[in-house]
Amino acid sequence: MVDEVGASKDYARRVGTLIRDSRKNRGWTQSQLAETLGTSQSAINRIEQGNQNLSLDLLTRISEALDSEIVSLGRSGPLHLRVEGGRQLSGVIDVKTSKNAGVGLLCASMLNEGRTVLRKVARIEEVHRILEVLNSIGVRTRWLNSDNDLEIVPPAQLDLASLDLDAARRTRSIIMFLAPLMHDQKQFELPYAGGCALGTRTVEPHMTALRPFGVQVEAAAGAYRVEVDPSVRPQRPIVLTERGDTVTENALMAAARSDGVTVIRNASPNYMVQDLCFYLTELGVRVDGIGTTTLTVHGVPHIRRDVDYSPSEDPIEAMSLVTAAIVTSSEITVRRVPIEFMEIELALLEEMGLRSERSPEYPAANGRTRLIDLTVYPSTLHAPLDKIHPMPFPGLNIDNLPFFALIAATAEGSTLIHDWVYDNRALYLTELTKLGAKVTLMDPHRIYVEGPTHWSGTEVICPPALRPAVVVLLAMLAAKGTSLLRNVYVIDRGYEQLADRLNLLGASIHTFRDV
Ligand SMILES: CC(=O)N[C@H]1[C@@H](OP(=O)(O)OP(=O)(O)OC[C@H]2O[C@@H](n3ccc(=O)[nH]c3=O)[C@H](O)[C@@H]2O)O[C@H](CO)[C@@H](O)[C@@H]1O
Ligand SMILES: C=C(OP(=O)(O)O)C(=O)O
Repeated sequence: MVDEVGASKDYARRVGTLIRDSRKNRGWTQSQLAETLGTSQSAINRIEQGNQNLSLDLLTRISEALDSEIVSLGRSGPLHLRVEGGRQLSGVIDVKTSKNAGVGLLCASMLNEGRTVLRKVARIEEVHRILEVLNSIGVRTRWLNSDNDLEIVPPAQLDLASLDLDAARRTRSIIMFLAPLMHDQKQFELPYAGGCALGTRTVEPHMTALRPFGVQVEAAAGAYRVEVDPSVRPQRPIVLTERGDTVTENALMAAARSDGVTVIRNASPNYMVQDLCFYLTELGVRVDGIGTTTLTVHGVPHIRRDVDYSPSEDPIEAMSLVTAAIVTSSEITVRRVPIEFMEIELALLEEMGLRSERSPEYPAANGRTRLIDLTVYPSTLHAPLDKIHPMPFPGLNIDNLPFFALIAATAEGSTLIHDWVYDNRALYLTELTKLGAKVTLMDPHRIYVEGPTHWSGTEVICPPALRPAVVVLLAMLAAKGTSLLRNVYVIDRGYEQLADRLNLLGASIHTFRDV
């Protein structure tokens, strides 16, 4: 442990020197760099002296501001977190825009020959990977300011031969390139989708949805080989075989540029799909039935518009922050909660005994999504009477289920959690036993959690799935003593500066890296 602390300090000093040197090379003062980053001169001074823990996100932003190679340090080895747990948190925290709308909209921006500006995009690894892929094929993207507004301008002709395969393979979202690309390419290849290791996630529903648009996909060694017959268009409503989110997005993006009216049935009405529908509306594509399971899309074969869209807040991040409050018995106000997508979660939490208060609703920047501020009070929770299971929206969100394992571990009594969706995700939740929870795996899809838990700090390697990894981190906040969470790329895939933001509420989380 002492070695790790020493190594972390040494690392911070070395990075600080690199930052100072590249700032001077640019001829900037500390104040100029501070202004670009929206921080203070004294913070830059501390960073350059090696007296400040740097999050990967801040390091990336400094690298971008200085246009220097410091960012390559971000790839030099896995990043870890050291958590001093057992502290109560307090204060106010804002929910950021969602990962899933962010990546979906980045893919959708390829439908538009004009310039798209997306406001307040979450600066997370998943978004960075998609940006790398977009840049590699010639799409120009630019962060406009420290508010994370992002400009996207596609080229006249995409250069698919240069597609960044490494970046593409690290995301699941690459599957959403299928529909935008099919409009202008008769033949192309995409690598197999990656993302969280959640067991088999079939892509067959995507093929079924796109076949009526003349898309044929053949799985070849490590890649999907796609052929498009542009003369084919749907003769009847597209019926999705699964109410999946990204499959609905692919069907929408296929219909958006297909001449005529397309009806999509068994569509997911989930938050990222709604954001996509609102964006398509801005592009001049009329979509009827937004928020329902039947979408009627009035396609526009060529789109060339300069548009500005603000994706809405992330219900999964909202749930994560509410869970942070619950597990640490803290009073926290979580602002900008997209209530339509958290209603069932909150109803269940109330049933379990959670005390909370809601502000009146107000609109998100997109003018459509309804937000509230939610204050969570320390509460004594008890297990729910029935099992907890997710459903496609409107149901308890599949990505919010893992947080209920942690909440159940703080509650009195036993809770059965049934994750019918993913083959591996329930298994990863048994990692909580390392911190003192009583979690029993009944079968690959069901766990029994017995609470309350006397948490104790320890060392855990991040499970290779975003939400279970965050659940372990949040348990570490509750556990007295020092915990180490290793290899947190998977968390940075979906959360922007999570550790720094929790620290602002009083948590003690430090980032370090093996050097
Ligand atoms: C980028 C993005 O937006 N990712 C989200 C999206 O992934 P994505 O849309 O890729 O999710 P999948 O299509 O893989 O669906 C998730 C799993 O649910 C199963 N399934 C889904 C719907 C259904 O009606 N029946 C069924 O069995 C699928 O077979 C799969 O195993 O949706 C998932 C489920 O909400 C979320 O976890 C992901 O965060
Ligand atoms: C499963 C998730 O994401 P992805 O679809 O990006 O793997 C998630 O967000 O929890």
